[in-house]
Amino acid sequence: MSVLIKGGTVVTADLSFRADVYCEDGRIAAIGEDLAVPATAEVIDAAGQYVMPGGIDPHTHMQFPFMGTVASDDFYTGTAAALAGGTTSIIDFVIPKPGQRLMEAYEQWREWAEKAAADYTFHVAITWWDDSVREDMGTLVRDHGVNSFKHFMAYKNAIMADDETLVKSFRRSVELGAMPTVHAENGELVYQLQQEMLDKGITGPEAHPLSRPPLVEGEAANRAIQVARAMNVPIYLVHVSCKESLDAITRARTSGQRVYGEVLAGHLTIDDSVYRSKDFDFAAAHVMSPPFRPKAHQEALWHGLQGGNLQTTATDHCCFCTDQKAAGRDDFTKIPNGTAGVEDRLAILWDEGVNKGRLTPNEFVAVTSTNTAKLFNLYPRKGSISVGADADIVVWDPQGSRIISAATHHMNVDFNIFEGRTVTGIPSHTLSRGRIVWCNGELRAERGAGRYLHRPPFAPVFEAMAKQGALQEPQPVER
Ligand SMILES: NC(=O)NCCC(=O)O
Ligand SMILES: [Zn+2]
Ligand SMILES: [Zn+2]
Repeated sequence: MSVLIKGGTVVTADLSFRADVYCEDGRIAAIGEDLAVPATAEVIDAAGQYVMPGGIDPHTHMQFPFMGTVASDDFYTGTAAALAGGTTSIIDFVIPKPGQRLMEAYEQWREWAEKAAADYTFHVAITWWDDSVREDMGTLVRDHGVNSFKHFMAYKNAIMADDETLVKSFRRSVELGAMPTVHAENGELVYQLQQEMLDKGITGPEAHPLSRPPLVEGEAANRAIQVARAMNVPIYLVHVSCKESLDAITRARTSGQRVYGEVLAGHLTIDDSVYRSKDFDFAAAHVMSPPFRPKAHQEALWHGLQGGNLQTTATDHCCFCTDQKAAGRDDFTKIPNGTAGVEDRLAILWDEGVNKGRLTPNEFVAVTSTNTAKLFNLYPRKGSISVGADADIVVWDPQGSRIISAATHHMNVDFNIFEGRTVTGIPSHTLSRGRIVWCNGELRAERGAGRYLHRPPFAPVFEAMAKQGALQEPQPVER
């Protein structure tokens, strides 16, 4: 199978240039003009379009067993929908139950993911601690190409990591050269504020944001950053949703600390008015954590992205249908947390970002693909248009448009948080390792075609931090 993408403008995180791209055996084989290619090559006319690295979503939860139910997109339907939207790789999460061996959970998620239609890999969550966790972290890095470990600081009495677990896991991450990542919300504060809401008789979805205000996230973000500083380890904060946590990141980065932040397409474009809808199903459909915030936070998040204090965009794709969300009809704390977005991220970010002048096309590529590839050591195999890279490519039609709707989307969920938005700028073609899987509205996703991606530790950052650490090594006073 070989494909020639002809007449387009290649857009990478660094530059844009007119060139044809020839793909063969799943890789990019040649980039240039007047390429000599076999007559059998399939040709995509990309005139007037951009040829960009396929999107990488660093934050999804396909078929995640969570809050008494299971997310409705599985690894096939969710990755197929991703391909329809121009995202060609996902980083999902292995989330062991407290007390469950990490390796057992990892094997379970690997089995679930075998049906994926696009390439995938995993962050592994540290939801408890003992010597076996420490041992399994080593096995995962050494033998299974895991280079990032997730810590939920929220979800008390479930998967919450307390400070002791954070410190021990961050210290182990340094030894292994793995990136710690955090969901930064103070789980104790959330729990107490949830009880307060219920005691006041406020049981609807409107209580969700009231029980996890921005300060709850800002405190945890700052605490995680300080623990990382004390442990001399880089840190990546997922779904940064508010100014308070962005400010903590900005302060740390200004002091030279290696702190990285992710922002969701939803948090950039949706505000907390959704929770005050009188329609329970509509309000409950938007229950995710951290919650959507007052509008003022959106501009701060866009500034964070534009200013380089937020590096990646994601979706936290974790979808539950209306009947699943109804579990919390009488008690908002029982509404499964999560929303969908894996199919819409690129179009939303292009329409709100590039079309409104917040992002250049090159910056769009950086924040939807290349930065994630670099942070989690998938680059340049992923996140680049370069000879030898996987032929994960999206041919982007900047003039094309569509109306986002649950009625037409490919995600396996009956609600869309971007419902009714008209977006201009859509993928005309998506290639996954050289196979045309999305072609002018026709989805050709193949169950099981996705491959697990091994990610070695990102040595340069850890070597540099080890040198810094050595220079600051405390010394005993000889008396
Ligand atoms: N985000 C959310 O509400 N659900 C998925 C789990 C998580 O990322 O916290
Ligand atoms: Zn989270
Ligand atoms: Zn998540």
